[in-house]
Amino acid sequence: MSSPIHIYSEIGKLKTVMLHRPGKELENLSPDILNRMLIDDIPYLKIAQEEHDYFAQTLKKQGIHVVYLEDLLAESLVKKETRINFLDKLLEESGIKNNDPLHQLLLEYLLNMPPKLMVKQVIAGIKKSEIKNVEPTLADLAEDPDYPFYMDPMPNVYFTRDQQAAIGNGMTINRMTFRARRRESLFMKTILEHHPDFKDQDIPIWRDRDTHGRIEGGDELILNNHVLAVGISQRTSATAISDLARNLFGHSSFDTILAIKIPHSHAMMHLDTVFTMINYDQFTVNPFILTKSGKIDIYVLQPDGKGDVRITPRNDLLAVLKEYLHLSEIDLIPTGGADPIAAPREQWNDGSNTLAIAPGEVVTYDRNYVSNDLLRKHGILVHEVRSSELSRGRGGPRCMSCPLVREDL
Ligand SMILES: NC(=O)NCCC[C@H](N)C(=O)O
Repeated sequence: MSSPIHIYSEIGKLKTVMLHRPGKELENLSPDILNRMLIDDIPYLKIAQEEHDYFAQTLKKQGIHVVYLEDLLAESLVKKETRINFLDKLLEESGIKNNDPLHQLLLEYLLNMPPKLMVKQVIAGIKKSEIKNVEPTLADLAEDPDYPFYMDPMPNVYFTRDQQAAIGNGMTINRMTFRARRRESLFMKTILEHHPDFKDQDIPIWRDRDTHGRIEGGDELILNNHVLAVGISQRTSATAISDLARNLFGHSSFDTILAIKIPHSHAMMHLDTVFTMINYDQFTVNPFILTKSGKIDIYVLQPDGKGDVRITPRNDLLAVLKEYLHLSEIDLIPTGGADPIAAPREQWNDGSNTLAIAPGEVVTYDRNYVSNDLLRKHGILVHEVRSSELSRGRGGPRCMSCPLVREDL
């Protein structure tokens, strides 16, 4: 069987993509936990699911094989022993230690469910009201009697771009920045170790989830089979990028990382919220991350020939892209046409967050009509998807998709 992971570009024809259809986790949001959950508003689940199905359908119509994270995970948890190990770890990471009587109660509650239901339940979270006969702890009595959950929901799982990312024939299983998302990468780790399509395929893990430093897939862009762009951002630390470079160089075809420093903010949490590749020589960019003369801090990482990494600071985005991608011209298409109002408005709703499904062919949110019109004027084929509810999670089509296989260019 050919490798289930094959990603050597950002734009090669997309063959297989992994999504998560949002579920009850979105209904387990309430205003007082929104901020901590990294979500800006509560999506209306029914419509969010319809929009997500439309997104999946749009991809399928283009011949793309859509797989669901929740299905792959359930198929990895067929053996009871694997389920127990998975749940032990997940409960532990949810703050419910092995020696806490609640651990055993929740374990039994979840083990009684068929795997698919169990997976949906752990993503949705477990409310205190669902579990009977629990002796209240001192914390329940004295500190936070009104807190509704034993296990917090994971409302960001539908952003499957971030918990893991495919690079070449391997993956990064990511150590996420905020506690609200940390548990999510246990899912792909479990799939790689136990799913029949993945477990015997020798898939390299370029960085694992327990490694020092933080990285998220929204910051990982595969510009070609030698060059990555990685955001130094709110979510990805320089330490993690150096570590990734050491693991990739000499062990893969990749020999250059353009580490691009972007503002640390919620609106621009990852590089792919401000910059994406959509054709051999075309990119979307939020114009306000660049200075008036087009500058931004970039650090070029390459092997130093002595087993370590050489770092070259640069700051001219166009010049760097031309040089490392061997192109004579580059078309940087500004989000919202660089208009002082439309650009930040559409960036906020992920107008830069395009998912390329082939060179010059992208999926975008319908609401970003200024950016979409401009993309078409630049010759890009745009498939628009509905976005009223999905966009409230603050991520767009690239964030909502984890490509597993692309055709080589
Ligand atoms: N790649 C992306 O930009 N993903 C969007 C993630 C949004 C999610 N609410 C988060 O804050 O992590």
